[in-house]
Amino acid sequence: MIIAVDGPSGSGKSSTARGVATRLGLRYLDTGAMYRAVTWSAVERGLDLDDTEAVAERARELRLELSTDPADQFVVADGTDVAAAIRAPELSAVVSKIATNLQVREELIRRQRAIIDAARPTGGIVVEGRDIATVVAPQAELKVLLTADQNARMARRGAELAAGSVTAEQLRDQIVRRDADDATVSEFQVASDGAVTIDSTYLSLDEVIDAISRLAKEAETREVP
Ligand SMILES: Nc1ncnc2c1ncn2[C@@H]1O[C@H](COP(=O)(O)OP(=O)(O)OP(=O)(O)O)[C@@H](O)[C@H]1O
Ligand SMILES: Nc1ccn([C@H]2C[C@H](O)[C@@H](COP(=O)(O)O)O2)c(=O)n1
Repeated sequence: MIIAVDGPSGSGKSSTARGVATRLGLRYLDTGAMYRAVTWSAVERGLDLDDTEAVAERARELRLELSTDPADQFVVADGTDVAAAIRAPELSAVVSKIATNLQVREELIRRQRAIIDAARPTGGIVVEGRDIATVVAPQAELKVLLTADQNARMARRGAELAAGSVTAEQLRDQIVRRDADDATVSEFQVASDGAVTIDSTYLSLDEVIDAISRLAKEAETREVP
């Protein structure tokens, strides 16, 4: 089974997808971490992030090891553990430049599909991002568009980051400006054909995991005659 979870920034995709994968014994893929790892590498090499060719070349050359075990997540880029570095606010501020580079997308989508194929024999995978249901895995048995209103998403991100480490302006940039930029290359603001929308504004994380797990069981029953 492939479960696709798409949605805007801070809607809870990573926490929910990881929780569902743990609950159902599936693998878990955080595709945003891949865009972040390419960004980290481009910055580390001092590349001009607007130089689309140079950044795309970096994406193609990058050795990226990404765990799909929901209980043991790691991201290793060219031998360096970048799990913490890719979450830094300075990196979040520029990641959309890389995520809107169409050549980078082509390379990462190719890698994401290979990871999904490799997970098939293990029972399946929960994949989260912006374009999973529409581009990466339109064949997914369950497609979820996870939303939450903008204020809730900003409050969640603010609570997650160390108190006082980001200004209100940086928080808005991480959520509102980033979504606007990312939406120029992916459709994650309205549900694609066959996708179920879950608005998590007033739901706890456990309630969202319960809802998606229930939908997955129903989808599985439909698949097996
Ligand atoms: N239903 C929920 N209720 C309250 N808090 C939540 C809920 N779901 C997730 N959170 C919290 O909101 C924050 C953002 O969640 P998460 O990182 O999973 O979002 P995301 O959609 O993956 O964000 P991004 O796309 O920016 O990486 C986390 O601190 C998480 O614990
Ligand atoms: N399938 C995806 C996954 C992520 N992105 C973009 C969106 C963000 O700007 C960046 C990092 O994602 P996050 O870790 O915040 O979920 O990558 C995308 O375009 N497509």
